[in-house]
Amino acid sequence: MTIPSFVIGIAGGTGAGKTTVSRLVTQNLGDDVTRIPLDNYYEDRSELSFEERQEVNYDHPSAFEWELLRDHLETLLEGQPVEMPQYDFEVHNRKDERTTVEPTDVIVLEGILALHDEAINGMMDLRLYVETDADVRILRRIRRDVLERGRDLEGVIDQYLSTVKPMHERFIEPTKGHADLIIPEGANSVAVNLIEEKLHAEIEGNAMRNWERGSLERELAEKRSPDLDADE
Ligand SMILES: Nc1ncnc2c1ncn2[C@@H]1O[C@H](COP(=O)(O)OP(=O)(O)O)[C@@H](O)[C@H]1O
Ligand SMILES: O=c1ccn([C@@H]2O[C@H](COP(=O)(O)O)[C@@H](O)[C@H]2O)c(=O)[nH]1
Repeated sequence: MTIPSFVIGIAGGTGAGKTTVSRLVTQNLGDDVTRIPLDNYYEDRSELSFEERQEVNYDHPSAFEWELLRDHLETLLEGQPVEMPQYDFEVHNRKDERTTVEPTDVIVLEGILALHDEAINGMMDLRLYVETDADVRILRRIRRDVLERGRDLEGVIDQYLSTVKPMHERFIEPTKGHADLIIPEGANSVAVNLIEEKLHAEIEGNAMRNWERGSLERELAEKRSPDLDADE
């Protein structure tokens, strides 16, 4: 059983480069790391029509199911697997299927409000905030939302001005105050290499701890077995 030893949070505005940073710092770490996109914990909106879902404010903290996320992180930290929801941006709703996530040495939580919740911040060992200028972020978002999330230009602009920008200023930007490190301009290679090295060292250290725990458990079992034999 793997008990995760290192939880890292990566927050920042839309288009800042959170997903890119999280992908780059974990891509060489194989199965020892689990990436949890906060987006998967958007509330289920199946009771609403597509038109109603288009009107939801997805940048307000109330858009997320925090209780479920806390519960899943706690379960993983106890060494147990969870059934993580999946999200479909094109229809603004959760998918029907879930993915089984096994506990791994390192857990990376990534999303606009990854540093918002006090209890979740308390579970993290390293809190990062990716900071990128607003003009760069909106340009990236237009391109991504049109090409990958089924939106049109007018829709992206309306949503940006009505909710994305004001919520960024009110809720997301202030979480920078909870960060241990601020990464400028997203995926800068110096920051990415340093974080990757740190995660690598954590994984090696945790493998050793898990091995020691395993051999201690084997030793105790061996000491107990003569008594068990005697009882039979
Ligand atoms: N440093 C960068 N330079 C150029 N493009 C980038 C950079 N970082 C991210 N992007 C691009 O910007 C878009 C948004 O990046 P992403 O990592 O998804 O941001 P976020 O997860 O913060 O919304 C993606 O299309 C990505 O390829
Ligand atoms: O149904 C939805 C859910 C979210 N959004 C927008 O997505 C971004 C968060 O994703 P990033 O990858 O960090 O950009 C958020 O700003 C929401 O506005 C959405 O449009 N529809």
